[in-house]
Amino acid sequence: MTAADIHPIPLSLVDSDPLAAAAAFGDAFARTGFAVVSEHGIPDRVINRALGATKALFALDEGAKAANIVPNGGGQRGMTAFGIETAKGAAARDLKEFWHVGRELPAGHAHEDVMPGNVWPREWPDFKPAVLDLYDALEVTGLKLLKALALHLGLAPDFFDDPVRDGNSVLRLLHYPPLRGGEGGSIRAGAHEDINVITLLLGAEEAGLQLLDRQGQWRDIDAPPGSLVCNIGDMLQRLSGGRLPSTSHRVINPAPERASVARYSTPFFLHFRPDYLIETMPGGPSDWPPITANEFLQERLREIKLL
Ligand SMILES: O=C(O)CCC(=O)C(=O)O
Ligand SMILES: [Fe+2]
Repeated sequence: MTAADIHPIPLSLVDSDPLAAAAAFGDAFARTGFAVVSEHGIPDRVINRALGATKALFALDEGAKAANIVPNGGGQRGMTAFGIETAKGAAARDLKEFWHVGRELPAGHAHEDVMPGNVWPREWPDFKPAVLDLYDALEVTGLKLLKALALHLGLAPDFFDDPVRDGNSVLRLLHYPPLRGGEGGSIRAGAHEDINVITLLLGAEEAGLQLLDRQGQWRDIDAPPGSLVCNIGDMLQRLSGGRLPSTSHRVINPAPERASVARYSTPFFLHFRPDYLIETMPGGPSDWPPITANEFLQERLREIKLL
């Protein structure tokens, strides 16, 4: 298996040379749908604290975990049990469990009806501040990357500031347990495209993440320790008229010598605000009519069996 041709790009380039950043990220995303970001500026302390909280959460016994599952949470908040999520069109379920954290909205906020409140595990008081700090840090990072992408698309650098303000972004704390045998046709995460605007992923240094290249070959994504893997989601693909493609990716099962090792990763799904109207830029496919971010999301959540 050859690795995808992706070279780390320092995020600091957005400040030091915005046009060079737009060219570098634009090229990586246009070619592969993915970029590896170095010098992302999120302190190790913030990442390690959230990772510690994640590991402690998934080490809880099954009874305590089950008590934290919110019925009808739409898969949007709190725990989603092992073996629920199924990639669109796939028969086999994914080998993962995860915890979703959304934006903390002030009481009475206009988006309250479609952005449910967070739930927190009772057993781990440090969990909430740890993951909210990471949520905030990833949001700052994502906004910076969106400046470069706006420039790449010929838009004003602050174009995305309004569409993502109070956006429905979700932080997913993911746990792929060690393989136990009997997985059947299941892999850790079946091939899928992300629904949202952009995804920022921490933890991809543990092998397994692959993208589908333009020739239809699966390629490993080599992420140096400490880097952030970013990819374009369907919402930005739609807005950009396909210039920034949303690319299929998956997480394959480990080689036998790593089968007993759990994998933890943390994607931050950066979303528009729910009432933002996604309109395809001129030149894009004509069968992509305007649609609000929330309508688009609900349609897609039903497809992956999270609703
Ligand atoms: O765990 C990973 O490396 C990727 C996860 C992913 O693609 C997702 O949750 O959408
Ligand atoms: Fe994904």
